[in-house]
Amino acid sequence: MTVRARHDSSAGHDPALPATPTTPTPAGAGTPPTPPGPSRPRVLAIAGSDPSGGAGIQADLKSVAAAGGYGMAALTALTAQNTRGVRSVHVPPPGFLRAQLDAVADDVTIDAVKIGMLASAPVAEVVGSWLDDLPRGATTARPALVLDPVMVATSGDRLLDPAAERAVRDLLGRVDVVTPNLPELAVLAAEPPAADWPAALDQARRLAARHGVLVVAKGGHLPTAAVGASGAVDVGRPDGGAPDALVGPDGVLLELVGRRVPTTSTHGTGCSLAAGLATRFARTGDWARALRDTKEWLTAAIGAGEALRVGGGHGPVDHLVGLHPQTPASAVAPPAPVPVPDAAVGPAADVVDRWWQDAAPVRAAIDDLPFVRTLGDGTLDADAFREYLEQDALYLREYARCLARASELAPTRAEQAFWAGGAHGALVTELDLHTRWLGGEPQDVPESPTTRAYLEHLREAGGDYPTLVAAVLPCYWVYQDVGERLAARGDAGHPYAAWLGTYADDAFAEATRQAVEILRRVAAEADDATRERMAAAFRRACEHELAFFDQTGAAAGAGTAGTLVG
Ligand SMILES: Nc1ncnc2c1ncn2[C@@H]1O[C@H](COP(=O)(O)OP(=O)(O)O)[C@@H](O)[C@H]1O
Ligand SMILES: Cc1ncc(COP(=O)(O)O)c(N)n1
Repeated sequence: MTVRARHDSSAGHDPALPATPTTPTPAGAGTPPTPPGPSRPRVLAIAGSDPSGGAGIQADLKSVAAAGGYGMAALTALTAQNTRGVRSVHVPPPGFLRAQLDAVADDVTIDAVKIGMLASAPVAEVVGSWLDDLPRGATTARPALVLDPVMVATSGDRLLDPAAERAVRDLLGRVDVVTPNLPELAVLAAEPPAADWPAALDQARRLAARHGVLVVAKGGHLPTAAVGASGAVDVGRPDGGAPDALVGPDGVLLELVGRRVPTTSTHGTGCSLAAGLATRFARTGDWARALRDTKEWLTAAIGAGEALRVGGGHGPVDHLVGLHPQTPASAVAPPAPVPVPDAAVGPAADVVDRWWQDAAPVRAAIDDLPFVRTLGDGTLDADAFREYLEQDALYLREYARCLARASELAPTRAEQAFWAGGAHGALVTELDLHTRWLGGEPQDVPESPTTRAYLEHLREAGGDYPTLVAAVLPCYWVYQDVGERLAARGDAGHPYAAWLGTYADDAFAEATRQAVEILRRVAAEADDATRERMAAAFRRACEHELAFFDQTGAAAGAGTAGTLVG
């Protein structure tokens, strides 16, 4: 269906927190960037090269792309490294870095800058003076600036000359946000390393106050016992959590519990977080929201890292997680061992991929609908658009009940919470449709026969959990699939640009990924008869998606979907 503003997912999200606050830009950083920014921010990474592709500039570019930005890169240093360690580092003359930076800035409007490995004091100084020279003034928004103060690689190798630590500290007053891991936080604060998470938050606050900067404190390096001892994270979690926090001069602005993924695929996580944060901030103008969304994406990317099968040390994360959901696990070479019940291994595990592939003609037909084509090219009739939104609001209200029913039937607490979050997200989105797009309270619009038929299908499926999960899934999956292509069309000047921008929602992409994972688990554990019922419910719901997109005046005369749903 239509935009899902916030299907909350449990990963990286503290349900105890209030709604995302709009965080201020710190005082020490000059003219604040004008929020909200462009839908495809132009983001410059100033960092070192990692030829194995997991960290440095390579990670930054993938991370920027995954967050929907246009990535650019100025190289500070070349490393010879892989997932096991850094073999050597070559630092080109700092003047050449300045030439790269000037070449970009002279031509391109830069919406955000992410600074990573600086290697030496002269390199850090060049970056500092270039930042000082950036135009700023009442009419010139300067880019958002994020500094990842890279000092030591995940492998333990030094990436910053110790004599350069001071030069990196000198940059703190010039940027908006700094993202140190715990050892880096201690070096920047010129204090001993924090023993636990509360001490780290205190140290981050002192650093923020001293330099007028926002600090993202990262708990990736916390030993599990120290996490548990803090009381600030969910000590009941078997995984111990991977907390991060956004800290300002007056204290913690946002704390994210985070799920700790049991993996060695953490090469480049710091680079990826900072680049994703800069990109998402450039789009939304909200640091807290940008951090929350980046963390959700990164947790998923870390979880998918091992399946890439890159290297024998600390492997990379999968920055493009979710972009190729159709790729069967079996196509990525022998499947990596994963802790799932036996039933999920073998043909049963692939069954969901087959359902998705079987729905390919329906998905192609959706792309080809007059409504979707004209929405994409901007020629969609405004009345047809409104008609669609009205039906969508009616649909979402009832869809929320179906998700609540799935929550009621769910066999585990995690799945119960996931569907309850989905029900909440659907209602929030329904409200948003009225307040933002339909101009106020719901009018007395009747449910169309198409909407009614789809909802009846979902209600009928609500007799048992597996069938219901299969029936509600296409609303996530098909919408996410179509939405991704539509979001890419929404450049400035497009009459529906604001609407198309709503499709680029990382939180919804992550919720879809989790919903598909649940479907896989349920299908893998189902007996043959149940699995057949699931397949039929899934197929039918895909057809209803097609009919739903095709029901407005935009489709007049086209007569496509009605033939599929009877
Ligand atoms: N095993 C893990 N599971 C989930 N998130 C992790 C894990 N390891 C690191 N992270 C996250 O990756 C990001 C980078 O963390 P960290 O390892 O502390 O920094 P760095 O990569 O700069 O050393 C943080 O958001 C952190 O919470
Ligand atoms: C060129 C370069 N830059 C940064 C890192 C740090 O990586 P991590 O994000 O794992 O700390 C790295 N290993 N190489």
